Amino acid sequence: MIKIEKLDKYFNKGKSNENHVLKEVSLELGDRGLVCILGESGSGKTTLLNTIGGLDTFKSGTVKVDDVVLRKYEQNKIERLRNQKFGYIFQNYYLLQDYTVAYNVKLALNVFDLTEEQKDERVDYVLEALGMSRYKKKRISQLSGGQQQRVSIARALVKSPEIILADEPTGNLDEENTLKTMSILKSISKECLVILVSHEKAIAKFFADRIIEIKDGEIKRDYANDPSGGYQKIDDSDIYLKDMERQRVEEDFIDLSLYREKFHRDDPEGQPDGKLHINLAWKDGKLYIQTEDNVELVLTGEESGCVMRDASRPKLDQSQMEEISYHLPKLKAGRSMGLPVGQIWKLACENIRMLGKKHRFIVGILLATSVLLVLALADFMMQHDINKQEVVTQDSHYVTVQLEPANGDDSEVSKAVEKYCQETLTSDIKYNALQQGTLNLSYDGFRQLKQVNAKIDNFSAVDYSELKEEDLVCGRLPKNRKELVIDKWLLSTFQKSGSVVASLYNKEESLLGLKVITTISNLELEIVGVSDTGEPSVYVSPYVAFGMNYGDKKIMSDEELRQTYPEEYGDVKLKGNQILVDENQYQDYEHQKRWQSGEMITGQAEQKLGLDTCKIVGKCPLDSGAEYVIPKDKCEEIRMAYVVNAKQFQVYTDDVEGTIACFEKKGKDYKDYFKVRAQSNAQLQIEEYQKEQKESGLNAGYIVTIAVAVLSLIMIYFTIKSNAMARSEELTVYRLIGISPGSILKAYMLEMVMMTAYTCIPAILITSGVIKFITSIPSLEIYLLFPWWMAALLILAMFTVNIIVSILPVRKILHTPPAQLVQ
Ligand SMILES: Nc1ncnc2c1ncn2[C@@H]1O[C@H](COP(=O)(O)OP(=O)(O)OP(=O)(O)O)[C@@H](O)[C@H]1O
Repeated sequence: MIKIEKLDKYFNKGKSNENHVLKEVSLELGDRGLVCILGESGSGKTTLLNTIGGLDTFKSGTVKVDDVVLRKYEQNKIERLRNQKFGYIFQNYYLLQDYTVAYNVKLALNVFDLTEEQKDERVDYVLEALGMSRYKKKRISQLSGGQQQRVSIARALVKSPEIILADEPTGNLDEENTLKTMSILKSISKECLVILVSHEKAIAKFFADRIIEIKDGEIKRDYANDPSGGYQKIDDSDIYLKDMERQRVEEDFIDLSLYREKFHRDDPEGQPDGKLHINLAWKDGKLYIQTEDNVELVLTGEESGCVMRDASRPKLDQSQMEEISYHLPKLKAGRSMGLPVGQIWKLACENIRMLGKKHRFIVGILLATSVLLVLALADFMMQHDINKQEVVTQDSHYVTVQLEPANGDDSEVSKAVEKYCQETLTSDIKYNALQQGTLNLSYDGFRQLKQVNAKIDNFSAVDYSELKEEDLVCGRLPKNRKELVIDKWLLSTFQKSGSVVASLYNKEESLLGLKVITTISNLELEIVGVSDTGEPSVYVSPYVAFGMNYGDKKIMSDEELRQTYPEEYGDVKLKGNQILVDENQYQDYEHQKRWQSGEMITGQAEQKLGLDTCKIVGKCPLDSGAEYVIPKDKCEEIRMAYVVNAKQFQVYTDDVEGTIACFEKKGKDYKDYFKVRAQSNAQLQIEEYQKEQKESGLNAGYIVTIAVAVLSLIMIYFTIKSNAMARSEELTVYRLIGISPGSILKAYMLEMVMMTAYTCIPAILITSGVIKFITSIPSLEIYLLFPWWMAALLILAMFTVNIIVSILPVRKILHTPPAQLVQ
């Protein structure tokens, strides 16, 4: 039972166009029967129906449905009522046009705890009762208006509601279909309460059990109706003479009867104005009729579809009306108004399936934007993220210290430099001369390539004692000065050099055992291992590293000699100016007798090595690669002398920043003599590269990336938004049949998640795979960078954006009272 008390409803309350639509309406409605709310257009009929049916808000008053009292628009309560008690029928049907009849009807059962079979049974039953069984699998768009209205009645009936609210259900139907639909509603009203809004008085009079007349938002009359008066069809175009006024003119030669419609109290304007002027002439057996210009002449008969009958217009009575009978058990709505997960999944799948061409369009846009975004980001990353292998040629552990002399006395400066070096380059500091070397790698596997050399350059030479076993990818650590380990970094730069020889050494293992020759000191070294330290370095004996840029002298410390030849030279210890020379030199010494009392002026060695005289006390093996073996402390002296002379050196350190600060700080004590410039060359190379990139069009790339990203997002936004908006009718339908907003939102989100999953994920992964592949072919010279973490981030971003964009417009619709959606 429905009880309405003092219901007040405004539109645009407080605004200049305020409209007080319902004015303290009070009403009681029973459990059964057909109640018709009659009234002129704008009188407030629909508003009254909507507020009763929980489709609209109201200002004050109460609506009580059985024991549920509504005082305002309480969404949860109303949704429960909508599910449990109400069924809606609208003038515009509100059916899902692209779906089948059965799907539309079954949708209303989704919120109930029924098995699929039980749902199908109910759908079949109700369609059978309404004579729609054979259209079950047809799409709504293939049905006539009358048939669509039957489907909408079936959808309302299938959950056996207690109250059916019908707003002008016959508004779009012809008279025949109006009568059929109304007779169905009449039959239904024997089982439940049907509240009908109509402006067709005749229809109301013929079918309603009770008529409530409403005017300007107030109930004017409320009375029980007697439908026994019958119904006169208006679509019947025949002329019934007995229902018309007759005027007869009887003369000698003519008996003329003029019939005209009786004056209609409800429609005074329908009467023709003034007199009708007709001239009739009978001549040669023919009747000639002359009338005023604006009067149409119709000859009655079968051809014109209008027959003149000497009778009254027949009236239909209730017995001639179609009657349906239906008895469906009442349903109990589940505890929650939401759809179960399975149903949400089904709804989302079905939504996607029914998107049709739109689906292809959305998929196309999502694919295109994903590919575009990957390309734009890869380009951006390439410009932003430094490919260290292209840029850095120095080990990042090295700090380069340059002492820039101030103006002044050179010898003073030199003394100060020497002092500074002695103070800073203590025995715990690993330092070196500045490194610049080239390794020549020659390959003699094929005769044709015998003379072809490949160069490995742009590297730092690092003392092999810095290398640990775990740094090795293959091979072993160097054991002596004739062995070296090369970092795989250099292998890849070597590969990129495009040399024919390089292409033969494409695996780390392939380098093992190869001989490389240092270009400056022409020393032959064997690659015994490949490391992965992430540095552009080769790991060699400290004096090999030192010798690399030390002119053409190959020096070795006695310590190295002992390590390299433990058996033959294990106990050789040199002191003072004692040296060993290689076998060739030693023979010269023997043959030329240039030596006196075992002493010689070392010639070049004196100049280059800074030694005055040295005493040759023996020979070292030729395969040691050394020309001179000198005491270890002499080596250090030479090294120190060298860096003092060069006024620059490199320090190997794990704490680059600290070392820079330390050398600079100490340099402040010598600021009158020189300025200390300490820096990490590796860092400097990166900074210079970044600066260069910035200057050479990074901004342009940046703008292009942002433009593509923004364009892609706009494309996605408008596509998804317009899709959601275009489906507002679908949303309205879901709301009207009582699916909770939460479930609708979840289904829409799931739909978007699924579409994103099968478009964006493969598009992003495939494009990034293709980028990886094409950038690995150096000859293509395509420079793009798209790491996998970026792909994962982009996928995540696409999901987030798509979900947000798709649910925003839907959320708005879901929070609007349904009455505002169905207008
Ligand atoms: N959303 C709205 N915003 C503002 N005014 C509205 C709104 N809906 C209806 N109205 C106004 O409220 C009044 C009653 O409208 P309602 O639709 O209830 O009338 P009705 O009797 O059903 O008319 P009709 O038979 O033409 O549908 C009308 O003056 C109408 O213009």
